[in-house]
Order: sequence, then C-alpha cells, then structure tokens
Amino acid sequence: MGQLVQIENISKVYQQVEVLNRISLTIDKQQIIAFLGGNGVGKSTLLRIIAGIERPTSGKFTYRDKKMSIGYVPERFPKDIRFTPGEYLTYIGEISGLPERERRETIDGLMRRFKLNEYNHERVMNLSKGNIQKVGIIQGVMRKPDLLILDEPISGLDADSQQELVKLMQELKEEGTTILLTYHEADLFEKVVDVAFDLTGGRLSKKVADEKETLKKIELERIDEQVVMMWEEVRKLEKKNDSLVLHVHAKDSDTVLYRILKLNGSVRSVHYYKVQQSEEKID
Ligand SMILES: Nc1ncnc2c1ncn2[C@@H]1O[C@H](COP(=O)(O)OP(=O)(O)OP(=O)(O)O)[C@@H](O)[C@H]1O
Repeated sequence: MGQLVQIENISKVYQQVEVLNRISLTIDKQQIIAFLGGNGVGKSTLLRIIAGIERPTSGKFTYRDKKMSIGYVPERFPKDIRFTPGEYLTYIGEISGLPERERRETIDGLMRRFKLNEYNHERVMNLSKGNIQKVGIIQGVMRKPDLLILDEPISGLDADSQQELVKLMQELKEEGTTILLTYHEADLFEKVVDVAFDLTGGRLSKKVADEKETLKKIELERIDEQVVMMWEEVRKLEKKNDSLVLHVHAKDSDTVLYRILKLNGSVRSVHYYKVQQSEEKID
C-alpha cells in the first residue's frame, strides 16, 4: 500500500479565524478515509485544499504521483447548468479525455444505476436537489479517479441511491481508488470506512475502532476463577455469588465457549454489548 498524498502542517485562516491548525496527514492508496465533526469545523475546507481547489494559508502538500487524477464532488453541486445530465456528463468526459465508447458506456451505466436516465430529457437546472446531486456524483466518479473526494455526498439522495453509492465506493476502492469523504450518516458508511478522523478546533484526531467494538459477556459456572484468569482472551473478569462473568471480544467468543464446555463448565448466559470508540490525538 503506497502513499498518495502527503500533507504537512497545513493551516487555513479566514478573516483572522484559524479554521485548520497545522494539520499533517499521510493518505495511502486504496483507502476510504472519513473526516467527521460538527458544522463549520472545516471539513469542506480541508477537502477543497486536498482537491487543489483552494490554497492553504501555510503548510504544504505533495501528490506522490504528479499525474494523479482527482474526482471532486462538492457538497452542493452547481444547479444552474443548462444542459441535460447526459449532455453535461458527455462534455465533462470529453474534456477529461475519456475515449468515446468508454465515455458513452460509463455515463449510460452510471445514469441507469442512479436512475437518472429517466430525467435525461430535462435540463440539470430543472432537476430536484437529489437528482442534481447524482449528476455531481457521476461527474466525480466516471473517470475512476486515483483520488475521489466526496463532501457530504448523500444529502438529498433517495435510499436506493445511497446504497448504490456505498457499493460504488467499494468497487472503486477495489480498483485502486482512494476515497476521502465527510458525512453525518454514520450507519451507512461505517462499514466501508477504513480510517475515520475527527476534526475539532482545527486539529485532527484519529478515531480508533476497538477490534470491531463488539464484546460479549459470558456468565459461567463450575470453572475455577484461577483457571479463567489465565485465558488471554478475557478482557475483564467479574465475580458474582456462584458464577463468573467474562468479557471477551466477539471474535474470541467461540473459542472461549468451546473451552468452557470442554472443561465441563456451564454457560448461564451470553450477551452482546458495544464499547464506545476511543480517540487518539495525532499531529
Ligand atoms: N470562503 C470563505 N470565506 C470565509 N470563511 C469561510 C469560507 N469558507 C469557509 N469559511 C468558514 O470556515 C469555517 C469552516 O467551514 P467549512 O465549510 O469548511 O466547515 P464544514 O466542517 O465543512 O461545515 P459543514 O458540516 O457545515 O459543511 C466556517 O466557519 C465557515 O464559515
């Protein structure tokens, strides 16, 4: 897994307000990276800087491959386009050098996938917010860029198109694309995101997913506490009157349950629970 972009000490000041404060980050190839945080913390600013649309006030960033292609989907795609979606996307495909046949097939395929083909007789300016967003998404992905930047890509999209986008992101990643994105809908993206960062006070901190975050609580009887204490899978051990409660990661629970039964212990109950994500500050 090689590096794609290197960001060093990037700061951004708007009218004396420092939105980004010396952010450093290495972005690797074939990763899906999320930048999260409240409204106005600077997520869009950071994405625009990485996309090369906006300059940082100080600091530098390096694209490892000078010929790297970037697809950028802004939070709000311009809505004053007088072309139909097909005409507009064809034009974007032409100026970015996509060969005609590939261009036609790709645009047609993506318009069908997002059910935009049904609106191809209308001008983009007359489409709904969600359909305009689809035009924005398709123009960003259609060249299969090395780096794809999605700024809150699903606001206004119907549920099917949201799922379609998540699938498409996975496909692009498998083909080598790195994806940076922001969102507020954690449930939808969590399963595809490799690394998530929180942006607060102009600084990034990495959200550390704790081994799938799911733990199991196993209550058992008839095994000695001294024995259980030796098991490396046990994260926490509690004593009740006549039983022991073990906390283990979900992935280890089969091993532990098997061991309990082999030692003629008896399992009283098994419960799942989620642990909070912890955070780790980075520079
Ligand atoms: N061109 C600009 N000129 C002046 N201030 C700006 C400009 N662009 C952004 N800002 C300010 O910088 C801060 C960060 O804005 P940004 O849009 O990057 O935040 P965000 O995290 O993407 O927010 P949201 O989740 O609401 O989209 C805000 O306070 C915003 O008002």
